[in-house]
Amino acid sequence: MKITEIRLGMISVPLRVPFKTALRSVSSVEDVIVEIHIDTSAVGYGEAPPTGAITGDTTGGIIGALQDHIIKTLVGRDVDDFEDVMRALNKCIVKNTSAKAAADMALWDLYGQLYHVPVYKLLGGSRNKIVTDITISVNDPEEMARDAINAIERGYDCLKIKVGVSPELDVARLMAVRKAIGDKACIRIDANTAWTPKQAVKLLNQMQEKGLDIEFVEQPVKAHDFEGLKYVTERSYVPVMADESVFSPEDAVKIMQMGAADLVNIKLMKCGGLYNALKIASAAEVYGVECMVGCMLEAKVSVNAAVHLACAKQVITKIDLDGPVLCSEDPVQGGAVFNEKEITVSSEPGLGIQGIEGIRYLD
Ligand SMILES: C[C@H](N)C(=O)N[C@@H](CCC(=O)O)C(=O)O
Ligand SMILES: [Mg+2]
Repeated sequence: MKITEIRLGMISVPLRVPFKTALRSVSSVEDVIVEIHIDTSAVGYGEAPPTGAITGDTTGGIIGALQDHIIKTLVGRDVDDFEDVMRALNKCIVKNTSAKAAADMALWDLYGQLYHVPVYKLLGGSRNKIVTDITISVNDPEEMARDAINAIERGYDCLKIKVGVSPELDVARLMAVRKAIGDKACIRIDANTAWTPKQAVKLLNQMQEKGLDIEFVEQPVKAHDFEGLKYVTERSYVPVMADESVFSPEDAVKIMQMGAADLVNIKLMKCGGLYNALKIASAAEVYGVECMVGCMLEAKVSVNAAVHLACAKQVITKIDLDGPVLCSEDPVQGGAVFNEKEITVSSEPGLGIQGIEGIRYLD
């Protein structure tokens, strides 16, 4: 089970419509693919999106971290020494969580294949189906209302509404969406760090007073502003979820100890993969904090790994794994089946990915 070779490549997948948040706008997924080969014929697959605005990771940075640190650390190791391999991966370079996540999921994929068990089962999971929300990009209120109706027509019953670009429009955006969809869907919102703490409390309480019925708000304030997040959590009627503030298990514990948020969004690309995501989930169990599993704008390879995590852990009560359904095509064979909001995890050993079309290899 020795790692013989790690190949890198790129995939491009166009989106159905441009994805717009308070932090960035993009129209396609351009991700790095990692293939870990071992001395049997098995291959483990991983994916890393360059979400510089959130993680600081760029395409060049992800490739550099893999080529100069991660590949050198992993080649020659035995996947069966799993804990050693994971510790080495996490120690070989600081930060660079997207590159680490891509390698981590490829290793879990191989480990599951070695023991002939799907990863979610390896983690003790029992549910094989989950239901995702879908994201509505931030635009003018009328366009967002139209997008919300389209999402309902596609069968979604939970919408994640992006806000925070021209915050003076945010209440109008939510009013337009709620008016358009009535009570056909739950609404959660994501400000992607755009508001000040005082602005957040004012806007959220206005939304509450207007009866907009917001399930929770993700990351109202700057990522580093834990005190500001706590300020909002203590004063807002709408529950607060930490997203950009929580990368590592250490961040999660700090947020939970401070009571700075009601909920935490776990993303593989922020924490460096399943190994660290499991630590955040365990901390959340200890502190009694429910979690969401989210994704960046990613294709199915990496979102599929997050599906295994979500199916494994009961502390994960909310799902935002809409990357693949925002894409206009799916180049990935195998893995979870995405039937709009319904996601069924693969019962194949490992992560269940069989192959990826159109990889442009870098070697
Ligand atoms: C795609 C997902 N629904 C989402 O909104 N994820 C992030 C932003 C991802 C990105 O910019 O690529 C989030 O902030 O929750
Ligand atoms: Mg978010």
